[in-house]
Order: sequence, then structure tokens, then C-alpha cells
Amino acid sequence: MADTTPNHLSALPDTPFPPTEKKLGLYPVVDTLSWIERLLNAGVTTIQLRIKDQPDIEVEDIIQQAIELGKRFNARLFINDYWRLAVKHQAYGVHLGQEDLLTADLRAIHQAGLRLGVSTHDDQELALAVAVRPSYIALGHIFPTQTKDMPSAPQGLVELKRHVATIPDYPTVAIGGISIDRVPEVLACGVDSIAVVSAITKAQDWRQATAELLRLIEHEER
Ligand SMILES: Cc1ncc(COP(=O)(O)OP(=O)(O)O)c(N)n1
Ligand SMILES: Cc1ncsc1CCOP(=O)(O)O
Ligand SMILES: [Mg+2]
Repeated sequence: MADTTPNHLSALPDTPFPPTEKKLGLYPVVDTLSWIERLLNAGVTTIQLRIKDQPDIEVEDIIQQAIELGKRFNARLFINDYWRLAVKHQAYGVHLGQEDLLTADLRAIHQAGLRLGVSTHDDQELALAVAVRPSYIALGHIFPTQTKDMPSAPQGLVELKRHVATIPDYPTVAIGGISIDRVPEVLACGVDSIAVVSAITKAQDWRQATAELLRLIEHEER
């Protein structure tokens, strides 16, 4: 990959972020404590709390409780965006997008021993993510999604496969528009893990959907 180490990420840690599992498995992304509790009880071991655009003071309690819950279940709980609170309450990890990378104190996150996941949408963002040496790299959005407004087009399966092949040493996570039916073709691209929102939270029967996703992603031979 071409060396496109960005000059706006000057305060990078000297060593990589702490490792996480190569295969994180099913990775639900949810916005409430009750979803986290339900899904941990249903056997999910990697999960993200994604609350958008609230002042820190409004979300500190829920983030702290989510981190405690994650620890009680020995799960890998990533906090989206709120890296200061994740550091303060010693989360397992933090998830940051490209814009978040411009403002977050990556050294502080690293110094506190938190894992880091980074979003990417294209080759340039992938190069920037690799420069950060995070714990995992997310690739998306793969298909159209109703959950988040996306300025770019979905990358699709061909790009997903190509991107995954360029970063064989990183745990990879596919996200965006991944329904249960699409899981096999996404896994066939070589990606290690799959993150979903609506496949679980909008399912008619979330328990059944979660069980099926766990079976397809974590239990099926690949
Ligand atoms: C696993 C995973 N992948 C991508 C994202 C998106 O992060 P970001 O681009 O910062 O957008 P927001 O989620 O903050 O709106 C994610 N959260 N998780
Ligand atoms: C948070 C996020 N980042 C990229 S796509 C997405 C939303 C994925 O939600 P869904 O699985 O419902 O398409
Ligand atoms: Mg973000």
C-alpha cells in the first residue's frame, strides 16, 4: 500500500494499540443499556454502545454502567465516539471514525490501554487507519443502510474483498446494510467479523435473529 501517512495525525502512539481477537464474531451496535444487557445474556461477546451527539454529562452514567456490564460478562464492549468517558471508566475499547480521529487524543487512549477500532470507507481512509495501528479496522458501508446517513456510496462486496486482502494482519469488521440473508456472501469476502444494527434491533424476533447471526458468523465452519 502506498505510504500516505497523514500529516494531521501527528500525535500517534509509538506502538500499536493493544490487540483484540482476530475474529470478533457477531458485533451488534446498539444505543441503550437494555439492548446491551439483552444481547450479553443472549451470548453476544463483542458489542458497541453507539449514542450520538449528546453532551458527555448526559451519557456518562449509561456509559459507565455499560462498561461495568461488559466487564461482568467478560465481553468486549467498545464505546463509540465518547473516548474521554471510555478512558475515564476504563472501557475494553473505543470505536472512532475518520473525523473522530482528527480530534481524539490517540495517545491518551493508547496510554490508558484501551483497544481501538477505526472506520474506513475507501483506500485513502484505509491507509490512514493503518497508520494509526488500531486493534481492528471496520470496512463499510457494504450495502445501503437506513441506520446512518452516509455521504459516500456503498462499497459492495468486490471492494470489501479487495480491502480485506490488503490488511491480512488486522482483525476486520464489515458494517452497513448487512441482513441475515447477506451474511454468507459477506463472510465469503474473507472478513473476520460482522457488525449489525437493524438486523437485530429491527428484527421481528430479535432473539431468533441474534441466535441465527451467532450461528452463521461464529459457529459455522469457514
Ligand atoms: C464497527 C463500526 N464500524 C463503523 C462505525 C461508524 O463509525 P463513524 O464513522 O465514526 O460513525 P458513527 O458511528 O460515529 O456515526 C461504527 N460505529 N462501528
Ligand atoms: C454505524 C454505521 N456505520 C457505517 S454503516 C452504520 C450503520 C449500520 O447499520 P445497519 O446494520 O442497520 O445497516
Ligand atoms: Mg464516530
